[in-house]
Amino acid sequence: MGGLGSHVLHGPAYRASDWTAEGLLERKGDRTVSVVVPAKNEESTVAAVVERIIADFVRADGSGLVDEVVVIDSDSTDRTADVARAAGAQVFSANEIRPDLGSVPGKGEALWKSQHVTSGDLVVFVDADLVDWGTHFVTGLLAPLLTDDAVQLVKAVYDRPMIDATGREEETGGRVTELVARPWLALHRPGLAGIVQPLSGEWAIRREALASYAVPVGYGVEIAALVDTFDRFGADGIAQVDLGRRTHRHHRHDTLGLMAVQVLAAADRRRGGGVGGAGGDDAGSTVSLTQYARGTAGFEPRVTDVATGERPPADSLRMPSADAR
Ligand SMILES: O=c1ccn([C@@H]2O[C@H](COP(=O)(O)OP(=O)(O)O)[C@@H](O)[C@H]2O)c(=O)[nH]1
Ligand SMILES: O=C(O)[C@@H](COP(=O)(O)O)O[C@H]1O[C@H](CO)[C@@H](O)[C@H](O)[C@H]1O
Repeated sequence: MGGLGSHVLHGPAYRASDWTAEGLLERKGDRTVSVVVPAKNEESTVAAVVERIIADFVRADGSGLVDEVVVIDSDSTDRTADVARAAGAQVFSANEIRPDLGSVPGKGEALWKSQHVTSGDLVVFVDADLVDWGTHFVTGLLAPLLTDDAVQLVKAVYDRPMIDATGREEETGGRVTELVARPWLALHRPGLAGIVQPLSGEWAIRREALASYAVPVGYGVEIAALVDTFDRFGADGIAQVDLGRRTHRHHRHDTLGLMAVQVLAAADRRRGGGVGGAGGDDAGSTVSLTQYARGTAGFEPRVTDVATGERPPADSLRMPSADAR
């Protein structure tokens, strides 16, 4: 089965049930696999994510499907790091990785820095706030990369219902997907109309491809990787796998406004093509977003400086003489 090119309008070309871990192990050969879990204040869910993946796929003698599970902690103020470490993950604080390059807040910063403390030829990203999910997410995401050399990036596809405070399923999730990412793709990359979940936080990629991309420091990391892969490798470089259903912790709408700025900023840098965004390291760039809430004196502005910068391709950086860890 091919990547998106052979299934542009038919959604995911792969299903999680297509391959078992044992079957993929036979295809793995000498390739290595890193699972990276970005986490910010996820003490209530990160342990289950880490423990289940380690239990199913990591073996002490290194013969398992997954070679390392790494949590990148983004300045959590709860016990995320301790809980993740107790669950068996290697845990790194994002701001302690490559301190020579400084540190900025953001999910993309965490994923970019993970490249400096992991070694897998294939990298699987899994959010730390997952609630309804399964370890078939890992096998499903790895299968296209282990069985089709043309595939560079694998995107998860799933039902993603919004669960309200009472546990009732409301409308489907993916609010920034539906209101920002999909419209932008329709306008500027119609060839990606077949991507069902362009912003899915569960994805897998060949290290070599990721290391060649500039990486937005915030929530633009997913749209950037998708567009950069499409621009460089075409539709056949992208595969989608149906993982069934996923629920996670949801942000309030106003917080998603910040995410929307970051998704748009990353996409707009790529509007005219040119893989890897603008290049260079402007990680500290920000844009002011003004939102409003009614106060005692009427509607009061609330201004947030949103990080819209990008890190340069990891393979463009000289490693310091000392260990980067
Ligand atoms: O600065 C950040 C922001 C988010 N995250 C993690 O990235 C994943 C996705 O973020 P979030 O849940 O906020 O996004 P959503 O899935 O709600 O769009 C989660 O595991 C977060 O803990 C992170 O590591 N650093
Ligand atoms: O898809 C989306 O619209 C956002 C928000 O999802 P919800 O509206 O909270 O279900 O969530 C995704 O987008 C982020 C930006 O790419 C990713 O980092 C998240 O992992 C992903 O869940």
